[in-house]
Amino acid sequence: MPQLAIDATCLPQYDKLDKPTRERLLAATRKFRELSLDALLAHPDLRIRSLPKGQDPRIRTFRISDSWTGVMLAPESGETFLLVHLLPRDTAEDWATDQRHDVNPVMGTLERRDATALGQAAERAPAHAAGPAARAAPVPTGSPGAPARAPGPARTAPAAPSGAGATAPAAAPPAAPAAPPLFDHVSDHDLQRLGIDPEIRDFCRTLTTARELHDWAPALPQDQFEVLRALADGHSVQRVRDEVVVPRRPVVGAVAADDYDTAIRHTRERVIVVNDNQEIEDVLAGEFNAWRVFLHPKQRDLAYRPRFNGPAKVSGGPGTGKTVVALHRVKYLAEHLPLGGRVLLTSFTNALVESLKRNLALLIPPELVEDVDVVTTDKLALDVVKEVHPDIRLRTDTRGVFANYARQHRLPWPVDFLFSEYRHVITARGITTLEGYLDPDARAGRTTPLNADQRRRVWHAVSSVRAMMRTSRKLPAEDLHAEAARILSERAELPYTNVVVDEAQDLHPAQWRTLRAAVPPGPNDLFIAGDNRQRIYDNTVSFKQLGIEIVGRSYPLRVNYRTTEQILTWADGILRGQPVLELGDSAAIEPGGSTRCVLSGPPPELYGAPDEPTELDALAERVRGWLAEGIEPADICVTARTNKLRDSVAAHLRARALPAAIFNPREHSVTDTAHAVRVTTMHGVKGLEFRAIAVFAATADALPQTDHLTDPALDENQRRAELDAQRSLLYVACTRARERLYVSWHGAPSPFLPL
Ligand SMILES: Nc1ncnc2c1ncn2[C@@H]1O[C@H](COP(=O)(O)OP(=O)(O)OP(=O)(O)O)[C@@H](O)[C@H]1O
Repeated sequence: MPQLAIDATCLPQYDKLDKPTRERLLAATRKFRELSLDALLAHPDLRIRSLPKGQDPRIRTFRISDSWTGVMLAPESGETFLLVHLLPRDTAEDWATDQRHDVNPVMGTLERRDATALGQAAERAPAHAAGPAARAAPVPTGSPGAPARAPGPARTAPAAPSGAGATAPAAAPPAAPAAPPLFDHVSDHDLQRLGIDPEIRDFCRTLTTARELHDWAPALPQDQFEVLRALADGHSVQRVRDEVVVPRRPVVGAVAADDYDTAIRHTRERVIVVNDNQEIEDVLAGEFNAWRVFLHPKQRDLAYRPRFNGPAKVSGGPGTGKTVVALHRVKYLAEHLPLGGRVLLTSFTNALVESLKRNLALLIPPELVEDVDVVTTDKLALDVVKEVHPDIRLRTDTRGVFANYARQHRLPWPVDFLFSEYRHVITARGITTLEGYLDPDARAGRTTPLNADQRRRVWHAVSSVRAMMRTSRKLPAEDLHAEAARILSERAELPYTNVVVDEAQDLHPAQWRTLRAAVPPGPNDLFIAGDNRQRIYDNTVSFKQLGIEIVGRSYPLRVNYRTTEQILTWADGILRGQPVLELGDSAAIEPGGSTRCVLSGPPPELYGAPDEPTELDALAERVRGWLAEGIEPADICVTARTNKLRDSVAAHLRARALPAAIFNPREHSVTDTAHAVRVTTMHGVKGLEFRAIAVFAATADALPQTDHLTDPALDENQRRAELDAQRSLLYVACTRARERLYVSWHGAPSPFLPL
């Protein structure tokens, strides 16, 4: 029975079809699964045709309706049809005639190229074959900057990448003598090792700028374009091999040049093989979640790698798919659990855990879900401690209790100092004795020196507060974790086979100790996903000191799937000039700009209002405008720094007859009606995404909030960490936007804004 596969690049075209045409397409695609090959080819309605002058003898067109045509790759070997494109009838044949599919000789993926355009380019520049010495660069005409591989009715011949009816390409202008060939530094041998075939090798020798390469993207084989793009970005041959080529290579053996069937199944980044009629409908209608199926080869390699020899870390900017990789890793681990094994998937807040639970249920069947605990790290610690001390509870008012104690005992420091020593020195560094606290290195990095007497005084005070908390059977998270780690370290059998941590940047060292203690050290023990740019709590962590040895197993992701380039570039400005360190490490993080965005759109809108009522009015108009554009209310989120501001924004929008509801991230629910614009705090949007985000009141006195900042005279480093966390909070809020970002303030703007 024939199989159907769908090239994901044709999916946006589905949105352009009217309802009857969609139904006809669905009926047609079902036939590809249901009829025998002979019956299909002879089917009177489908009118499957080969193209007399086609570059690719396997390409066929079929009739969807009087105005729409489907293009597909028909099997020669094997039985898999690949739906390649949906086009208006009058342009389909031209487009299909120009295209050719090949199996990449190194990566084994199925790639498509505009063979006509590349052939014409070769004729214009016969010197290509001469290798690096060739200088005649063909320059495609037509609008530059057409999105790479953008599906659409336009012919993608580079002679006119985005205009139908292109004629012969313009004659190549003489190349400027100053511009050296773009790939002069890469030998033919290296290009070949990277999967560049002879035609593309000769072609790329003619290019002199990255811009030219990008303009040609729609005509180039997709994976070879990725290789060339990475080389043009300045990456070494070895790095391109490791990051682009190796993850795409088939795990077992090579794919033969004529084995299209295997190549189609192997091209998992672009192609989905559909298994039943419902799946066809879901895929075409966009009802399925792309992340469940399409992983970037780098993501797939990390998620499905059989063995990491110890803890592994996946980092990367916002929207690079770290959570997606973590979820797929859980899938892999759950599928390969030994008898009686369990996987822990954990994160910092209840809201994040709820969202992980929901998404995991979409990815793995219920029988596997049963082998996975999805809980916050605090809940894990509480459960471990409760097994021994059933009456213990988690305390959430720790800061206040320490402050009261400091006041009552008239300690000679600001009231928050005691808590800060407890949280950022004693429990963060795992100090358990007065002697340890008196060690000269115990407080390294703290800017307020404490002599031995002062340390004794602090230690005594902290011990008294802790004793009171123990008596009340209500422990703060830091002490709860210390107890959990101790209990686990004495157990012969640990609760987990593997631990996967998402949004790892916000965990306190005491929480890491629990996680470390919950899984036996060894292969695949800890899989950690996080991004220090998004650290919104002032915890600093050194994995090495915590016994989590990552060296050599740290992997950055560099493709952003969520946010448009315009929004991310602007948001990166919030962190510009701020040294951000790698998660759990002391190395500086890659600067903003090393991430590539898949999406493009309008720049963020910024508005500085004279006063708050004017800012509220403008916000209401902005939201109204988005709704008028057709953005669903639930795809819009307004975020503000505090609960009070959030409530006032929601009330104001409602007073303006706009549907607005307070969003509760913990329950992932909204007040009143689901059909409403979400209004929440900046902390509340962490881990989420929306088509449109409005950041309200990014004013100097709200961002940063100074109420709880450490006095710089007391500890400059601590204060800087607290400010960085608030800066990151703004960064996180802005990078939740997929397509639209609006940021407003009144009076003086926040100093964090890149204005
Ligand atoms: N390979 C992929 N193909 C298509 N979409 C993807 C892919 N990987 C991730 N996405 C989508 O990109 C968005 C961001 O992914 P995800 O939340 O995993 O990123 P993240 O790195 O964890 O983000 P953040 O750190 O900002 O919370 C999601 O909508 C996800 O579905």
